[in-house]
Amino acid sequence: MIEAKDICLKYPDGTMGLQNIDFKIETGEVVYITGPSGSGKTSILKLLMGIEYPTTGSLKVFGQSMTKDKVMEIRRLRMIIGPVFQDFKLLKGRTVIENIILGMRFLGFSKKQMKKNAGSALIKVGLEHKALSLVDNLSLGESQRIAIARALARKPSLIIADEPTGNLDKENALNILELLTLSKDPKTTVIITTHATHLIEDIKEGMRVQMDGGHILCERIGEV
Ligand SMILES: Nc1ncnc2c1ncn2[C@@H]1O[C@H](COP(=O)(O)OP(=O)(O)OP(=O)(O)O)[C@@H](O)[C@H]1O
Repeated sequence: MIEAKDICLKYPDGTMGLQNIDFKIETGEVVYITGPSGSGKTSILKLLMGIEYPTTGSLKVFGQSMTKDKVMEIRRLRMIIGPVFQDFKLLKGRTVIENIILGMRFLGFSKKQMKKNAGSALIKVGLEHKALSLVDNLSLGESQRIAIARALARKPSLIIADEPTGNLDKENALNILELLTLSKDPKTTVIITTHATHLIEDIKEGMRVQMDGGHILCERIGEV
């Protein structure tokens, strides 16, 4: 469902963000991308979201070729992606439930469906009791769980989480990884970047992707 063939990404200043990248990600798979700062993790996510395009090589996401001339198609593709940002991007001064519902605008859900999805996503992340709290008063771990609930409520085909464990202690970080992998729909593919290789040493299944200097090494663990 996501296939990269010999991709290179050269930024306008000449920096090679990615070099000769090949990978294939199946529907429902969980992919952990690790690697040092500057190794190319975010560059891969940018390509998957159509924020950057491969300079050479080809990338297909759900059958959609990710090329510059497909702007409208890629805009539509973004509607089935649930992003989770390291800095949460929650709207201050609004309640938890409002933030989740705002994340579902323009996706074609009825009001009733939005409320239903928001409620079940909150239950999944264990924060249904915070529905009416202002996001301003949440702890870091809670904010991250709400950011995940917002992504889950969209019923995305692909969740892209950029450093979702970045600001958290080990216990909270492991909880977040567990949430992203266990509370998802079986058909939802999840791609997570993390600096914290120790967090994913013991994973039982999924794909571990090691980035280094724009190069990639993939290792599949367990069955797809
Ligand atoms: N817009 C840009 N213009 C020029 N170079 C860039 C741009 N964005 C990223 N780079 C470079 O591309 C390389 C890969 O960057 P990328 O952001 O993908 O790394 P990363 O692994 O996500 O790093 P970090 O963990 O620090 O976020 C780095 O050398 C970076 O400096």
